[in-house]
Amino acid sequence: METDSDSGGSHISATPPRCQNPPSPPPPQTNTLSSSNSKVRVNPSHLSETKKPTKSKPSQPAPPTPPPPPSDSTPLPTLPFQIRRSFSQNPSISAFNSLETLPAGFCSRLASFTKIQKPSLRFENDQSLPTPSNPQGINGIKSDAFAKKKKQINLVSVDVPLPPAKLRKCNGEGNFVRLNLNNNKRKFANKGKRNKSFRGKLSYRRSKKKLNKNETESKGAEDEYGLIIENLEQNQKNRRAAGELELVEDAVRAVKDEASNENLGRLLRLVYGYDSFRDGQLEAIKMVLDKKSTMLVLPTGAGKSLCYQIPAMILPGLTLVVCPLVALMIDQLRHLPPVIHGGFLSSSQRPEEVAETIRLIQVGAIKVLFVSPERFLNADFLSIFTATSFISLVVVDEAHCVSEWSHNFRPSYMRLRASLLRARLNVECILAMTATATTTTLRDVMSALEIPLSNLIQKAQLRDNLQLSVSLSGNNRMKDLLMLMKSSPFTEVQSIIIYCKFQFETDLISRYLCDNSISVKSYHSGIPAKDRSRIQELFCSNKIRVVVATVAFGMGLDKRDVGAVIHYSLPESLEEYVQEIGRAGRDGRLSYCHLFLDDITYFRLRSLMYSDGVDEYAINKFLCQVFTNGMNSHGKLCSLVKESASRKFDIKEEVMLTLLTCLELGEIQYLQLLPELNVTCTLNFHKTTPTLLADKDKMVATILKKSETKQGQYVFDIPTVANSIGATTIDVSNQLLNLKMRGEITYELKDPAYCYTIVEVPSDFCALSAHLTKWLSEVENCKVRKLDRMFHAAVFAVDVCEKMHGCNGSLHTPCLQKNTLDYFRGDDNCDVPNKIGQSSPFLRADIKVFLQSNLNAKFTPRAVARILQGIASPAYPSTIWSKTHFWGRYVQINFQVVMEAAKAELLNFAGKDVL
Ligand SMILES: Nc1ncnc2c1ncn2[C@@H]1O[C@H](COP(=O)(O)OP(=O)(O)OP(=O)(O)O)[C@@H](O)[C@H]1O
Repeated sequence: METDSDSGGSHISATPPRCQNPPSPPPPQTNTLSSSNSKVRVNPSHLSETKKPTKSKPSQPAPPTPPPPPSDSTPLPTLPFQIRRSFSQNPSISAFNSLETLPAGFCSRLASFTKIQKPSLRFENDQSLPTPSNPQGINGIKSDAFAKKKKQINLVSVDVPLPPAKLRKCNGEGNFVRLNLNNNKRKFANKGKRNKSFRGKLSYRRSKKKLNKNETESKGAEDEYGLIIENLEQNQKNRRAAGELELVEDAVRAVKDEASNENLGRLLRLVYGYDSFRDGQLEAIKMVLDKKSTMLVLPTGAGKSLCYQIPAMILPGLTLVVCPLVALMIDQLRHLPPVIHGGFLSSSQRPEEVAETIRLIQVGAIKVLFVSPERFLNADFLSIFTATSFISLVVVDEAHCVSEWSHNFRPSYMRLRASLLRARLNVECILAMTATATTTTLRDVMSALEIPLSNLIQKAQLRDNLQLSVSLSGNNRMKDLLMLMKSSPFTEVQSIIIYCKFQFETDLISRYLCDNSISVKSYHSGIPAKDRSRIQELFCSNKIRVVVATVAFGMGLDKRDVGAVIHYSLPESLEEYVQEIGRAGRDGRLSYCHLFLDDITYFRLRSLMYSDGVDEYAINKFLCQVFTNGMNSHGKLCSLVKESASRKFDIKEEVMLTLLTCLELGEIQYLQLLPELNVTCTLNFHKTTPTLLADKDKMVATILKKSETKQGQYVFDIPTVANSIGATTIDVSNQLLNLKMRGEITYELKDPAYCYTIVEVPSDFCALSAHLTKWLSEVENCKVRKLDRMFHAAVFAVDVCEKMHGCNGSLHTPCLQKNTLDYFRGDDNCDVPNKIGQSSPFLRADIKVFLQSNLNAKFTPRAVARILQGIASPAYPSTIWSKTHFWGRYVQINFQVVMEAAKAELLNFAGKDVL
C-alpha cells in the first residue's frame, strides 16, 4: 500500500498513510442497507492489487541558457508589490491597519484612500487597467503584476486600503485586498451591495444594449450614465464606511478602556453583525485580553476564530496564528473581517512575497499573521520580531497537534512549547484552540504550552443538531451508498460530503454516483491544487451537490449549509469522526451524518496503524548516520537526504523528521534542525571560465575543489561547500542566485534533505535508541486504541445499543453522542474489545514458504509482518512486494502476532538478518 498524502499533514502518531491501491471492485451482492453483513471474510485478492508506482523521475539538468541580467535601476521590475510602493510616501496609511493606532483624523482621510482604491476595485474589468490584452494599463502597472496577482493571497497592502464598506456582518469575504487577488474582486467588492434600483438600472442597460446594438452614441451615453451611478454608489458606500469605521474605532477604544460584556458586544455587532456571543467566546476573549494563556475547546463550527480576531483588534502587537496546513491559513485569512489586516508566510511563497509580508509586519501593517509551525525553524523569521513589531498573542490552532497522544500529532508543533516561544519571541499570552481533544491530549497540550488548568474553557465537543446513524455494510457498499442517497432525508439535502479513506475510492464512487445521475466531484490531494480549489468553490456555491473526498477536504471549510456528511469508510478515531461530521450543520439546522461500518476497512486501517513503527536496530543505525556525519564537526552543517536515508533504514520520511525533532527538542538537545533544502547542486558556467571566476570568487574556488565533474557540469553538495567557506546554506544559495542573475552560471538543485547542526553527540547510542523505540511504539499503540474505540462505538451503535439510550432503528444519535463524549472526557488509554484475530493455523507455514521463495532478500520480522499485512514501506515498496500472493493475506490477524511468528521463522533461517 502506498502512502496517500491526504493525511492532512499528519505524522508519525497521526493519521496513517492512505492506501492508494484499489481493492478489486466488490462483487455484486444483494444485501441492502438493513441486510447487513458484519462477518466479512477477508479475500486476499482484495488486498493484493497492483500498486501505482510512486517512483520519482530523475531530474534532468536544465538547459544551460543563462538568464538575461536584470537592470540595476529596477531590481524587481515586474513584481506585484511594486504596485504598493507608494506606501512609503504616505506613512500615515500604515496606521490604518492597526485599530490600536487609528489616528484621530483617520476617517477624514478615507476619501483619499478611495481614490486609490477605485482603480483596484476595477482592476479585473476595467480596460484602462492592466489586463492580458492591455498590459500597461493607465497606471503603468505591468502585465506581470496582473498575471501574478492571483497568487498574492497575502498581499495586505497599505496603499490598497481596506474596503470602504462592509463592516457589518463578516460574511467570509475577508480582507478586500486579498480577495482582489483571488480573481473575485469585483464579485466580492460589490457582493450583495447593489440595491434593487441599481440592479434594475443595470439590467435596463443590458437589455438596452441588446436592442440598440448599432446605436453607439446612445450606448456611450448609457455607459456614462452607468458609471455615474456606480460612482455615486461608491461615494455613498465610502461615506457609510467612514461612519462605520469611526464607530468601530470608538468601540475598540471602549473595550480597551473596559473589556465589559457590553463593550465587547457592541464591537461584535459592529464588526460581525452578530447579536450575541456564543457559548465560550466571551469567556475566552476576556481571558486573552487579561493576558492569561487559555486552552479553548469548542465544537467544530462554534466560532473559535472570533476568539482571537476580537483580541487582535484590541491588543497592541501582532497576533500570530499557527496553523497546520497552508489551505487552512488561506481560509482563515479570507474569513478575517475587513477591519483586520492579515497576512501569511508559507514555503509555497516566492522570496519576494515573503520579503513583502515581512516588510508589512515591520511597518505594523499586519495585525494577524498566519504561519505554519515549520516557520519556527527559520532564524530569519524569528528575527522579524523586535521591540517595534512585537507579538501580543500566539494562537495555536488545532492545538491537539502538539500532543503525540492526539489523533494528529505533528512533530513541528513541538516547537511551540511555551518555553521556546517565550525565549525566542518574548510571547506573553498563548491561546490554544481545538475541537477534538481527549483529556490526555488536553493535559499534554496544556503542559507543553504552560497553560494553567484553571484556564481551560471546554464545552461539549459535539453539536446537538447532528443526527447520527450507522449501518453495517458488506461487499456492496457502493450500492448501499446509492440507496442511502436516494432515500429520505438525503434526497432532500442540498449539500453532502462523502468521506472515504483512500484516493482511488473517491474517484470510483464519484464515477458511480455520476452514472446514477447525482451531481458529484471527487476531491483528494492527488488532484492538482487549482482543480481542488475549483471543486471547493463549486461546492460552496451549490453548483455541485456532492463531494466525495478524503480527509484532505473540509479542514477550515466553513460552508454553513452542508446538510449531510456520510462516512463511506470508518474514520480512524472518534476525533476524526467528530471533525468530519462537524462540517455538517454549521448553520444550526438539523443535519444528517451516516456511517457505513464494515470489517474489511477496519482490518485494513488497523494494519496501517503499524506502518510508522521502527525497530530499535534501525533507529540505532539511523542515529549512527546522523551523528557520525558530524562526529568531528560540532556546529557544522550536516544533511540527510530524505529519500535515500528513508530507503536505507526503512523508516518513513515523516518518522525520520519526528526522530530528528525529538533529538532537538527532547530533554537533551543533541542537534538543531535547520530548514529543509535541496542539497545537491549541478552547475554550468557560462560567461567566464571556471578558473578565472574562481580567482575572483572564494565560493566558486571551493565549488571547483569540492565538485565532481560530469559531462562538463559541476556536481557538489551545498552543505559541504558552506562548511568549507564558513557560511550558511542560505549564504551559499544567495551567492549562487547572484551569480545566476549576472549570467555567470545556471544550476539545478535536487535531493531534498533534512539539515541540522550537531549540538551534542549522545554518549550512549543504545540507550537512546531503546528510549526512542519505546516512545514510538507507545504512540503506535495509542493510534491502534483510537481506531478500536471508533470501531467499538460504531459496532455498539448497530449491534448492541438497540433502543438503549433512546436510540431508535437506524438512528443512533444518543448512543454515539454518549460514547463520543465519554471518550473525550474519560480515559482514552483503556483497551476495548476488538475483532482482530490473535492466531492462525497457517501463519507459520505461510511465512516459511514466503521466506523460502525470497531467499535472496533480507528481512526483519517487521518487514515480513508488513508484507503479510499489505503495508508498504520505503525499503519494501508495494510496487514490488504486492506481487507476492502473501501480500495482505494476514490483514485480519494482530500485527504483533504476525511479527512474532515471522521472528520465530526467521530464526530458523541461517544467514538472515534476525533481530
Ligand atoms: N457569535 C456568533 N454568532 C453567530 N455566528 C457566529 C458567531 N461566532 C462565529 N460565528 C460564525 O460561525 C461560523 C464558524 O466559525 P469558525 O470558523 O470560527 O468556527 P470554528 O470553531 O473555528 O470551526 P472549526 O473548528 O470547524 O474550524 C462562522 O461562519 C462564524 O462567522
